[in-house]
Amino acid sequence: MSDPARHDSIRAVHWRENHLRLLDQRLLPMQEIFIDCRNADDVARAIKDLAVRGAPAIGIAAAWGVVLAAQALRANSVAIDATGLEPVLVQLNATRPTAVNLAWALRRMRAALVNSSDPLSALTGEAAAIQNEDLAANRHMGELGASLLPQHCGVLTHCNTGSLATAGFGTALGVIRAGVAAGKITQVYAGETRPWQQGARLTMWELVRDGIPAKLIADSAASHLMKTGAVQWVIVGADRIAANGDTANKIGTYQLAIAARYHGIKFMVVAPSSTVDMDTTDGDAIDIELRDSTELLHTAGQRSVVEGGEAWNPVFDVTPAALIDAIVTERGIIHGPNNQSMRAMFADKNSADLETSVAVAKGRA
Ligand SMILES: CSC[C@H]1O[C@H](OP(=O)(O)O)[C@H](O)[C@@H]1O
Repeated sequence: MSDPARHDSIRAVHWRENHLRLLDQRLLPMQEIFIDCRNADDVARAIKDLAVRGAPAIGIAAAWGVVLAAQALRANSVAIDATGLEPVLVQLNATRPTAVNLAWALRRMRAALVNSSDPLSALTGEAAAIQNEDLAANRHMGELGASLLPQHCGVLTHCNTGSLATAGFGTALGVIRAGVAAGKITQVYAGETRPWQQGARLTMWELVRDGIPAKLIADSAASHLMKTGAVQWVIVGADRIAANGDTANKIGTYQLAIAARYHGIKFMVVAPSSTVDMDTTDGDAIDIELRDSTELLHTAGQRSVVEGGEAWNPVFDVTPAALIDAIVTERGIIHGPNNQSMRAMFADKNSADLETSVAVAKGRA
């Protein structure tokens, strides 16, 4: 067995005192280029354009975007308060609708302002705490999730849930790192994850860098792979887990869950508690991001569909709780998620500040 922390070298989000350095995930794996965000507009653009992506990572980036906005207020001798920062909170929250980690992080940043004698320090400390807590949660979830795996198992994962999508180590990919280190996982299969290719471009890059045996499969090969008996667990991340355990994740997750249940394969969702949204009753209430159809009509930057051809490009779907065998968060494992088991573990998680939630939600209006 090896130390899972050994597989923990990649960091996509770097705070640099007066700017935020991001590994530009649009260019991986062929180019490892960083972009520097020097204001909240730069951060908002990076999130919207997927230079940084992944539910926890966009929450962390947005938190540092608020710090950059506060630094700008300080430089212009403007008071750093909720009123001054509200436009930035709304702007950052409007960048992507599905991952609740974004609104959760912005709510925490606004709450950090309350009764603070040094708001800039409070905001900087809160953003750092959000990032550090995520890394610790991922390492703990890695161990929890790996404890569910049998010896010598094959696993299938979807999209990218690794160090690139988080503060480091990863959620579902963190369980895979820990499972490999524990000698339990003998083969990883990664779905390419069309149209943005997070699996092909990002997950394969992370796994190969870590020396973890991984095979890329076409999204359409998943059911056929399951039929061969090579996979015992499907392990995925999440962007929003509703109060009844319904889970929004990258498009294609729902059909993996259906196929897994048909083939008697276990289905695990791995996400920090910042992804749990007890204010959303069930999966039907989750806002599914529709992205530009050009992402589907083009391949590697070249149009691959006849002119005049149109596309529908939802980039998330919802897996019903009934198809999920285990939800792993840093608080523990929920076997067979439902309203009752979710409430037992997350009763405290609701909009801490309704006014903030309304204000931050306005960003989607
Ligand atoms: C731990 S990342 C969670 C989630 O985010 C990804 O979406 P995107 O690449 O569009 O930001 C994907 O759904 C991952 O499972």
